[in-house]
Amino acid sequence: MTRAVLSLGANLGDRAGTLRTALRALVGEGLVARSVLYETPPWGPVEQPPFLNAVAVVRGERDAAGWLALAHELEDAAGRTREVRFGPRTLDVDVVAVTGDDGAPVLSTDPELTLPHPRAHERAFVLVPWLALDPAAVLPGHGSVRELLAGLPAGDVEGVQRWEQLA
Ligand SMILES: Nc1ncnc2c1ncn2[C@@H]1O[C@H](COP(=O)(O)OP(=O)(O)OP(=O)(O)O)[C@@H](O)[C@H]1O
Ligand SMILES: Nc1nc2c(c(=O)[nH]1)N=C(CO)CN2
Repeated sequence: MTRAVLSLGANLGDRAGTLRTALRALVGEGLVARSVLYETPPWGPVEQPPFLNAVAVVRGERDAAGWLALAHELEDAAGRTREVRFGPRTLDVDVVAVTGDDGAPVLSTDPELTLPHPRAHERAFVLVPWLALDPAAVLPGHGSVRELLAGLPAGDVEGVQRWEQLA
C-alpha cells in the first residue's frame, strides 16, 4: 500500500464542478482526506484566470506510477488537452509526494514522474490546503509544510483564499 498527496487545480469552465467530480472519483480510490477548495492567483509566467485548488490524500494498492496514471485519467475525464506549460486548464492533477506504509518516501528524478513534485515546495496553492488538512505534513526532502510556508512571500500565502466550507 502507498499513500499519495495529490494537488488538483482548475481555471477553465465549471471549476468547482470539475474539482468536486474529481474528488468524488477519489472516494473509490482510497481517499483519506481532502481539503476544501481554495481560490488562488495564477502561479507562474502565464497570465490567466484565477484557479480553484484542492489537495487530497489517498491510500491504496497503486504504486507511484499508478497514482500518476490515475491523475491522467481524472484530467482526461475532465476533457483536458495538453496545452501551454503552466497555462490554463480544465483540470490539472499533480502527484505531490508518495510514501510507503513504512513511511519511506518514493524518490524519483524521472521527468515522466518526478517525486516529490519538483515545484510543490514553492507553491502556496499546494502547501496551504495541504497544511489545513494535515498540520503535521512533511514534504520529503524539503521538511515541514508549515516551515516551507513560513519561508514563502507573505503575499503568496495570503493570496490563497478559502473558497468553500466542507458540508
Ligand atoms: N509529480 C508529478 N506529477 C504530475 N506530473 C508529473 C510529475 N512529475 C513529472 N510529471 C510529468 O509532467 C508532465 C507535464 O505535466 P503537466 O502538463 O501537468 O505540467 P504543468 O501542469 O504545466 O506543470 P506542473 O507539473 O509544474 O504543474 C506530465 O506528462 C507528467 O508525466
Ligand atoms: N494558482 C495556481 N497556479 C497554477 C496552477 C494551479 O493549480 N494553481 N497550475 C499551474 C499548472 O502548471 C500553473 N499555475
